[in-house]
Amino acid sequence: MLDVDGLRKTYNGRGRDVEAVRDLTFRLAEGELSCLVGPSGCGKTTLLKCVSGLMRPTAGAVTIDGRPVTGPPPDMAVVFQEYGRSLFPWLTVRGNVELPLKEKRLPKARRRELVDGALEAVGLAHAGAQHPWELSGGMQQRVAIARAIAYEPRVLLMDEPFAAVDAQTRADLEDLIRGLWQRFSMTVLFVTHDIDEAVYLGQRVIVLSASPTVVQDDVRVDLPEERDQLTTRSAPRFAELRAQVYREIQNAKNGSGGGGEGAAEGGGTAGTDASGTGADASEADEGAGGAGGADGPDRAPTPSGGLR
Ligand SMILES: Nc1ncnc2c1ncn2[C@@H]1O[C@H](COP(=O)(O)OP(=O)(O)OP(=O)(O)O)[C@@H](O)[C@H]1O
Repeated sequence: MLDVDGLRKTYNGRGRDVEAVRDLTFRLAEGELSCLVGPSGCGKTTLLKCVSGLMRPTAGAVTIDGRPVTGPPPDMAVVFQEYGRSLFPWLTVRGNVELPLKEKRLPKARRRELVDGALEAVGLAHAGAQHPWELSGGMQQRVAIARAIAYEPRVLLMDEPFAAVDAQTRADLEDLIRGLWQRFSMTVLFVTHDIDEAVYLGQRVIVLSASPTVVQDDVRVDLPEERDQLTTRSAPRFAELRAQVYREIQNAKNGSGGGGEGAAEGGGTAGTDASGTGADASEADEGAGGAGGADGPDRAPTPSGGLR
């Protein structure tokens, strides 16, 4: 469904080139939920910008269902970390969720149906008339998720969507995402700094090397598909998988060679933060849509997280 082939991105700055992504190749099957982790600054956001068609890669290609991505694909939605900057404060919750559907030129009755369905799916059926600033952070991120779901994407990209919410809310949102993924059969690429989150959510964890980036490891998460926060996280296999991912990230930071694509087995020390810095991926950008810098994106997202 999503094919990243030999992707390379070098930023051409003032008198200085930064090779952010050296050579990335991976594939997501239709309906797969994959998490992407890697050391801070390894190029996760750069990769997402290329995958979402917001930025042209220097070399290589991204295809969705066989179609090359040359601009924001119509069947893709993105959820960013900073819900505060991606929701319009002057629109109600309904207005925010409906906006990309208007841009899609859907008839009013269909828009209403999709907005109702999406708000119900994220547990905000009661909050349609409120404004984002009247809601908690977790609720605002639910609105952003509802907006993405209402758009009926085949591919959903999420760039550290839960980094700014508290631990309890984060756990609820993780379960929400797994539920929505199962219900709507989307292909999901979920970027996170949090190793536990990656293992808990994903069917697979793709570990990126330090910049210039390649795939360090590709770990199949062979945990049962029915997951819950208590049972899954206390399973011995969960501990093994998080240790394996942690070790690969340490290898990535130290520059020792990874396994490339293909999962390996293992156990060992565990950790939770891929960055080791608490750094925030979106800080590398200058806006929720990803912007600016020496080599800014070639296209803008819709204000919605739906991309056009
Ligand atoms: N617009 C830009 N111009 C020049 N260099 C850039 C630009 N954007 C990112 N970079 C560089 O590219 C590399 C990868 O950055 P990117 O933001 O993609 O990493 P990241 O993995 O998302 O970071 P983090 O984990 O800290 O959020 C870094 O070295 C960064 O400094």
